Amino acid sequence: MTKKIVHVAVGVIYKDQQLFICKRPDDKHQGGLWEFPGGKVEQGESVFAALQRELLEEVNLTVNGSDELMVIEHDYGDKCVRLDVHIVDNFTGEAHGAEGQQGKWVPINELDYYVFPAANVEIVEKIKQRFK
Ligand SMILES: Nc1nc2c([nH]c(=O)n2[C@@H]2O[C@H](COP(=O)(O)OP(=O)(O)OP(=O)(O)O)[C@@H](O)[C@H]2O)c(=O)[nH]1
Ligand SMILES: [Mg+2]
Repeated sequence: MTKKIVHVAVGVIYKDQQLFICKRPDDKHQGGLWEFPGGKVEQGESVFAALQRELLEEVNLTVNGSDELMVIEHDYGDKCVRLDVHIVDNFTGEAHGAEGQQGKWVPINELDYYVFPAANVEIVEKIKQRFK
């Protein structure tokens, strides 16, 4: 049987050489690690619509536009994900952890101090290339 792949829209929220990251709740998959806000793409929903919905729910930002950065497929063993990663630099609102989670702006050159899920290693590398 082929494994089900969970499709996820991920937003790399960018402003002035900083990114807004959040801490995943302990009881969730990959809990306690830092993440780029986002969530599952629903049936029949576009990636951009999912990104808008998730970023409004999670960090209270209105996304006006985004740029595709990369797509990553990763098998965690307990779960397979396809991360559709977008750079979000066109948004309105003040980012904060709107679901009670910790959230903060981090300079790109300090990203290495934060532990992300394994699938994110490639994202962090690509961001460093793009914004150096
Ligand atoms: N949001 C987000 N999810 C990530 C990242 N990296 C990564 O492997 N994931 C994985 O993507 C999957 C889906 O993300 P999610 O838990 O945010 O989904 P969601 O917001 O719809 O939450 P839900 O579980 O309450 O429905 C999780 O298995 C998570 O571990 C990341 O940087 N951001
Ligand atoms: Mg989420």
